[in-house]
Amino acid sequence: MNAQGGDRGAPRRHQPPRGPKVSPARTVAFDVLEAVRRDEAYANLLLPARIRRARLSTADAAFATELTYGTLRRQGYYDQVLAIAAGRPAEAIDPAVLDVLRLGTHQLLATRVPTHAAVNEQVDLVRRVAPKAAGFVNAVLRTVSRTDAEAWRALVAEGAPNEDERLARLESHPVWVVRALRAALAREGRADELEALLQADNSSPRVNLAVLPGIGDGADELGAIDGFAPDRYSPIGGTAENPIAVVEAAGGRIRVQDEGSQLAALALSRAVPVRAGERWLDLCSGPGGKTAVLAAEALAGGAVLAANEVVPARADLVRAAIAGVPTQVDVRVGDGRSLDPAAYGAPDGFDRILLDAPCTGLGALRRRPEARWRKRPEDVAELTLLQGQLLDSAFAALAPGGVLAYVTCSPHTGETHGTLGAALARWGSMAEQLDTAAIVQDLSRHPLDLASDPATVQLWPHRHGTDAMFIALVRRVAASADRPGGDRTPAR
Ligand SMILES: C[S@@+](CC[C@H](N)C(=O)[O-])C[C@H]1O[C@@H](n2cnc3c(N)ncnc32)[C@H](O)[C@@H]1O
Repeated sequence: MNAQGGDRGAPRRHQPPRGPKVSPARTVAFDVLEAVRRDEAYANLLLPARIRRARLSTADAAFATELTYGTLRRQGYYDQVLAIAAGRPAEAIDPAVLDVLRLGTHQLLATRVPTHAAVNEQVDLVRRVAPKAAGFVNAVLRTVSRTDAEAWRALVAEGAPNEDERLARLESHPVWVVRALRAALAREGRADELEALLQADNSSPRVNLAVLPGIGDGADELGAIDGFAPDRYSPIGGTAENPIAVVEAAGGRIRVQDEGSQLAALALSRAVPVRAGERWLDLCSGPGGKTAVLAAEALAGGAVLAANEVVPARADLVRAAIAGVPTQVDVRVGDGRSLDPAAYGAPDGFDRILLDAPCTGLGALRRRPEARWRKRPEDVAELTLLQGQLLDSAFAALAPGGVLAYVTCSPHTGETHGTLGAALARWGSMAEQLDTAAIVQDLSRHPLDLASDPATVQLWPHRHGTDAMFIALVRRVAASADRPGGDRTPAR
């Protein structure tokens, strides 16, 4: 399973540890940290299952979530604190003991848990997983507790060789990610927003809802939802007092979805008026969040949607995601790089294609707490190659006049402007960039504060409260006979 896949959240066989009793929330949090470290589990998939299995109360579930997510996000910072407190680098500490120390440090520096409870519970916890380290954990956590949170920040920042390193330490990001985010903001002349962006990555996103357009009962249905508040930007989005209950009761018509993802899907479906009978394709569709929006939009406009996904289990998720939309969507498993439009009944090509490309996900770090520590700079080169191939395949599958939306949930300029710019150079006069900014502004409820380049839209967690989605709309202007072939020679 690749990094985009979803099966790492599956619970593995669990041996209940022996030793003193530790609060169930801390046990669940430790268990998830261990699975993330040892089995490369995804915390956002595993944690809910572990909470259910431990039958945690609502309060304990919230505490376990705070402990797990907070510790994973801030682990880079806590490792700096622990290196000072323990007098040795974090890498020199036994990994299970380090997890216990990170959890304890989070409680001491970022929660209102009383010091004695944080220290004693973590010492009890380590007695169950590495009994010989109990004295060490006790001593290190007591050292951490003797200095307050602000003073620790000053100590950690001390001696940072440059500003990016300082921010990387304090805001708990790998320094290469800080540099990439700085470069992306600098391209907009907004490098001064970097710290705010890094801080936004460290806070939990709100649970946001998408009300699939045209298939609910409209205003009446929304009016009946407790505490429903429309999103600031997405015309189909909002929040509710108890969003999960709302989703469970809505039979697929209301789904959890980031506001930026909604804007990305709507940018394609509302780029130009829909003609009945149009053929649409979602090329890399798993797990299907945007497919659901496109399916509802296609239904409303009389278009026919198809979806493709390379991972079979994720294609199943797409089928589940669109279950609430009363329309037929041909969901197929295949590599988007070798696409045959005729197989989807669109021999003349598609009128609209969404390429929501596999990417580093650097725009969704707040959502996947451990992701920043797993990504590597070399992932960017591998992914930009794949993105370029998928872009060529999508562009070749467009009907003349058809529109392609290239979307990433990464603001890394290599994956956004770099990949797109190289593709535009290959396509030459066959491609025309649309005024993506004007299209997104037009469909938004309120004006978005966007950078000046009108051909693309970059959303930001700190500025818009969305994931950092990149959206670029491109129209194919050449006759179908001129489609770019396998040699990818630039068309002139
Ligand atoms: C960013 S995700 C798409 C998210 C989706 N649009 C949504 O809103 O739920 C990218 C997807 O592309 C899939 N993928 C990766 N390589 C692919 C390929 N060569 N062909 C088709 N799909 C691919 C991944 O498995 C992943 O499900």
